[in-house]
Amino acid sequence: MPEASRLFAAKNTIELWQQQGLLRAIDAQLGSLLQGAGTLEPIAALGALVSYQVGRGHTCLSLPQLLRDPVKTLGIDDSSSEFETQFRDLMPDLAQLVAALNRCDSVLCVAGADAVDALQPLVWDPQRQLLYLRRYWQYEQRIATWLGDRTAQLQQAGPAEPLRAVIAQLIAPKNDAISWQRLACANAAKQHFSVITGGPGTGKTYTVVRVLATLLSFHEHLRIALAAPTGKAAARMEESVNAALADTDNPALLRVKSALSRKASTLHRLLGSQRNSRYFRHNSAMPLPFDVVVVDEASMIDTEMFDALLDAIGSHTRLILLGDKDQLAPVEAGSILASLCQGAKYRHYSAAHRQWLMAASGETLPEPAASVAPGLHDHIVMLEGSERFQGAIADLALAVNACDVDAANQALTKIRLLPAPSLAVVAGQSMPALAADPKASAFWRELASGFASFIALCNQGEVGEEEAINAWAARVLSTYADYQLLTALRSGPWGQQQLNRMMEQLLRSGSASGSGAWYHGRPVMVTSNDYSLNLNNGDIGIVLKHPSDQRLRVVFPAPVTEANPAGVRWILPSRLDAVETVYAMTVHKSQGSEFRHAVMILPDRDSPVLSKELIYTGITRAKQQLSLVIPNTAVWQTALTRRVERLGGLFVASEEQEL
Ligand SMILES: Nc1ncnc2c1ncn2[C@@H]1O[C@H](COP(=O)(O)OP(=O)(O)OP(=O)(O)O)[C@@H](O)[C@H]1O
Repeated sequence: MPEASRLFAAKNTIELWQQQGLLRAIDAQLGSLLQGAGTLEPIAALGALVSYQVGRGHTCLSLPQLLRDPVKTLGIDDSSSEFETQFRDLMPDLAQLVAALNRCDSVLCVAGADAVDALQPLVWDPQRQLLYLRRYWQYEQRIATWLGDRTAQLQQAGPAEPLRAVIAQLIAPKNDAISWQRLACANAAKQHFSVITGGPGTGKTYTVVRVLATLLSFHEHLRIALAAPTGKAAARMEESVNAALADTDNPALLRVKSALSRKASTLHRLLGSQRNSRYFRHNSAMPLPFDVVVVDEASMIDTEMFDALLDAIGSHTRLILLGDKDQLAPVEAGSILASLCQGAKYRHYSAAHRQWLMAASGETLPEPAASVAPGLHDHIVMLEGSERFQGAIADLALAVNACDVDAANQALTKIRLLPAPSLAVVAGQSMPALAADPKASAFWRELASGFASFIALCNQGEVGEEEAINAWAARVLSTYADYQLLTALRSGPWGQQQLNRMMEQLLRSGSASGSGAWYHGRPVMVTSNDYSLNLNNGDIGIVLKHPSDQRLRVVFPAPVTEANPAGVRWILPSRLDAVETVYAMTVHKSQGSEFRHAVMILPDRDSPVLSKELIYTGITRAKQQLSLVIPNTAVWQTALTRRVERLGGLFVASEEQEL
């Protein structure tokens, strides 16, 4: 086909890709809209593909990468080889595409942070050869501008010496090692934007509480907000902060205790979400009324939410992010924490900042191999050395994080591995099949046995006053959190749905009461936000026969107050539209939670979602005990070497950071 007419060929490719199940309806719709507005088919198809990539977590599409290897870039199943042919038939070469993008009315070509108010649906960044949906390009521009402003402010910090005395009272030095906690404390006290990253138990909460104590030594009064991306993560943040301040007689920490007048909230609630709108009540026109905003579990913040958060942080407010950069990226597009922290392990700070940090913390930082310019890396401190995890779980987490298959296999020898039965046995879906096969029966019963104390407590019930009933319900909720099955996938024989079905068949018979979907002892997870009931996606409740009238109600955790010392609330099942049974949950859903004993179950076949981030997140949900079900060791090994890579235009690591 002559090159010029190639641009006009393959009129129905977008529909074809939708029919083939590659594009989602929303991607194809954008492509069709672009085409309807007179956009050339290849550009309209690129629009559909950028939208598709956003659905996969990327904020943009690299054109050279796409043209070099479309199948890999789009993560398409190798078996559908037709796609590559269709793609190559449709797309001209890079130079022609770039020329067409430059001429297209639906595409804004930008060289930098100009034209944030653009109206074109697509944005082309010719320098980095990235194509964006306008919305995501605008988010990234605003985020980069906000962070750039904060980095410029870094130079204006006050003297270090007064801080040094305060920090020395709050965090003990480490024997023969650098106290990264002291450095993180100095860093966050110095500036208006900081990040404290580290694995589970490395002391992020311990440190941030001391950052607040340090700030309160210099400011008589501080308005402080604590928040996290989900309700569960906010509840856990609240618990950890309370634990970090419990039983203290340190006057600086006592000041923090009295300054924390608000409960930790979700980011949505903090920013003021509005019904049927993606915009929040707090924004640059009405910034959050706080001096310090601390956000935990920052690995779950996507690009859109980060933009909304920064927009609501006024120039006098300090923002401190806490999180584990190695955890799974958020469900929506972007991987803010991982991108912010990409050079964090090198601890390369610019010369003046390094000197200041050493003076304020009393610690000695290693000399960098080359001089480093001031930048985002000056805002970030990575903690290390878990204060909670020791032994096998810590060794395994470390090996998985490093994608070190040998070390991970070595650490596995110290972890409890549940023998996985054959697939045929696992796929059996009914109790008769289960009863007929002793091997299957043993496997499922072993998994179900972890719920024994929970079921026993549910069935024990409680007679008496409301206070005693509520205290029992609170014990049921906390006992539930002792044991959790985690799956990598949602469907399939080793997926969450199958496991829930099997657990339900086994455990429901043990507490036979109630009918239909609702029954005594059923753990449920809320699957979408319900503002009228004040329930968030991911909240977990337990269906119980209320001892006062034997009616089924669902008990959820609630803030502990004088009027509600047990911290529970009861909701009628009929008021809950979106819930699912949750003996097992996906690792994605488990982010922000921890369980005394976690059992992670991998599938027997490879899937693109199996990555070292997923495995790391799953195993670090276990507080004390971890069990693993690995039906196929090849799947385990492949997953360990697969990293989640998300393309975005923000904070691309500079060469010198990687030194
Ligand atoms: N410097 C320290 N000295 C004594 N105890 C510490 C120190 N740092 C942390 N700890 C203790 O280690 C435990 C874990 O700390 P913390 O909860 O702050 O970790 P985290 O990084 O916030 O964990 P997670 O990621 O699970 O939220 C806590 O019991 C805390 O009191």
